[in-house]
Amino acid sequence: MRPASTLLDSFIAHRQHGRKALAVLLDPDDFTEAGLRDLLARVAEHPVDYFFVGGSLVLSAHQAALLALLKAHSTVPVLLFPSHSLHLEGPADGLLLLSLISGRNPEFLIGQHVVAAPRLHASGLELLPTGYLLVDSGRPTTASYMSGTAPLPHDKPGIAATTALAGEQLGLRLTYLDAGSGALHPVSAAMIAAVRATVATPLIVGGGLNTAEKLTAALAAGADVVVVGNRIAEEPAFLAAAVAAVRSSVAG
Ligand SMILES: CC(C)=CCC/C(C)=C/CC/C(C)=C/CC/C(C)=C/COP(=O)(O)OP(=O)(O)O
Ligand SMILES: O=P(O)(O)OC[C@@H](O)CO
Ligand SMILES: [Mg+2]
Repeated sequence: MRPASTLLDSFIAHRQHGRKALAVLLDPDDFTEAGLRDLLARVAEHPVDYFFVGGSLVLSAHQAALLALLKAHSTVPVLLFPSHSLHLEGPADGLLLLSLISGRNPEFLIGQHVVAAPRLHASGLELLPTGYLLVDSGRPTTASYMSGTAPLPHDKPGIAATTALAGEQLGLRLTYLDAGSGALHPVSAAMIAAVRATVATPLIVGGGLNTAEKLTAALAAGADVVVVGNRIAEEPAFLAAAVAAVRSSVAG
């Protein structure tokens, strides 16, 4: 039976009520267990809305241990953010089922999904079908290199909006605009606004959002959920500023 309230419902509520949200991306390659315990203590003081867990490569072997730690010490919903069907180990609450619709590589449009489908079906994870758009950010990112796809041009909001619309028409429930980990330039306000004006899905934006000002600008342009990875991994104290920026942003 479908639960009364799902993770997807929580994303839709952000969109509908203008309640902006912060997701912290935990790349298993960037966190030790001690580092994660430190971050969890900070999150207790400065609550966040979601943890996304994943990386483009995942060289370390402790993803499952980090997830167990998260589930043991926090009630923040945990979503797997897999770059490959190899990276599905839990425990978690849900999974961003990405289809890389900015690219034309069938492996990341449907191939990985076919391989993963039986395991995902058996996992009990809530699956959130997500139109995933990589956007050019001034330098090649691991995600575009590893997926063998060209990112969307930074200065073409119309292509992003049309791509997101096609994803929505195909039934994808979330839209994720990602400039990629460590992007030099985040997704532009013009592109966020164009996508926001075109699709009704909740809109997640990430990549290179490493200052409070950039977070505020992405939210003001229409992001419902902003994602911070590197800056918090490098400087956990930034969490407080990120949470403050998101909590002080209201829907325009
Ligand atoms: C169906 C399943 C199981 C997976 C879908 C796989 C797809 C379509 C992935 C999209 C392409 C891709 C490579 C996405 C990367 C997503 C991700 C985990 C980004 C976070 O990692 P970063 O922090 O950007 O990367 P680094 O490893 O460079 O730090
Ligand atoms: O690490 P950063 O640059 O914050 O990017 C986060 C995320 O959106 C990348 O997938
Ligand atoms: Mg990373």
